[in-house]
Amino acid sequence: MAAASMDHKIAPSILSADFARLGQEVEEVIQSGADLIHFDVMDNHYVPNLTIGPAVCKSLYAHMQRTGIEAPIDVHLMVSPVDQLIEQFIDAGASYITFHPEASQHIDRSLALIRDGGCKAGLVFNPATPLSYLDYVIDKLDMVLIMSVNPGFGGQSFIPAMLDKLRDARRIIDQSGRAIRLEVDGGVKLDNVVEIARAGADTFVAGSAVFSAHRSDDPHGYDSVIRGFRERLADAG
Ligand SMILES: O=C(CO)[C@H](O)[C@H](O)COP(=O)(O)O
Ligand SMILES: [Fe+2]
Repeated sequence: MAAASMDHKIAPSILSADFARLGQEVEEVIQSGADLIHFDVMDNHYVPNLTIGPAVCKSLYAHMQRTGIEAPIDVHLMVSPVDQLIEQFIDAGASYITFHPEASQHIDRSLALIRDGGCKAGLVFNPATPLSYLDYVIDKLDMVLIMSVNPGFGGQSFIPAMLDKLRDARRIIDQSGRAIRLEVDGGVKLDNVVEIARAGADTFVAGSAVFSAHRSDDPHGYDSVIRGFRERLADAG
């Protein structure tokens, strides 16, 4: 089933960007038509990798303000515990903050912290995490993020069983009657985005698929790949 909204959004994951020129990378992907900046935070504890934190988010947000780049920063927390970092990312300019329910001792409280801080809140589901975590908090969500790889690294392959999980999540969201985005993260490429959209996703994180374009010979790398996503998503309906 296609997403009811048809309002597809593309969220390049800066995990695969060139961190030495992060501001420029973000500028280029947004100018090329991306909608959100997906910001992966890993702590070498909840996941076996270490990336970037609130200080980088704050600098990036300030750079975006200065240079007139308008795009929400979509912070994906792969950290445990979560609450202290939630507060820091609210202060650092995040628009969306999502976290893994297993990483929070008090899921409802963590969601309230995000929303009270003026950000949009989301829960992230690892491939084997049940959607039943949605049962009593769906009215507090702006986003559901389905991981289609195990979290921790970019460049992994999409796990096909996540298509059924996306269909289940789409059904739950539609039944809730709320405007909740259904984001998918991991292994999203030009050649699988149509079936992923048809399974119900409306927000597509793409790291290696987008940022590998700057290492290719194509001088319009980001334009080409983001246009490619848009064309395929238009076909998906
Ligand atoms: O959260 C993540 C990994 O934990 C990343 O957002 C994700 O892997 C994106 O990278 P790619 O599109 O290359 O799979
Ligand atoms: Fe992510």
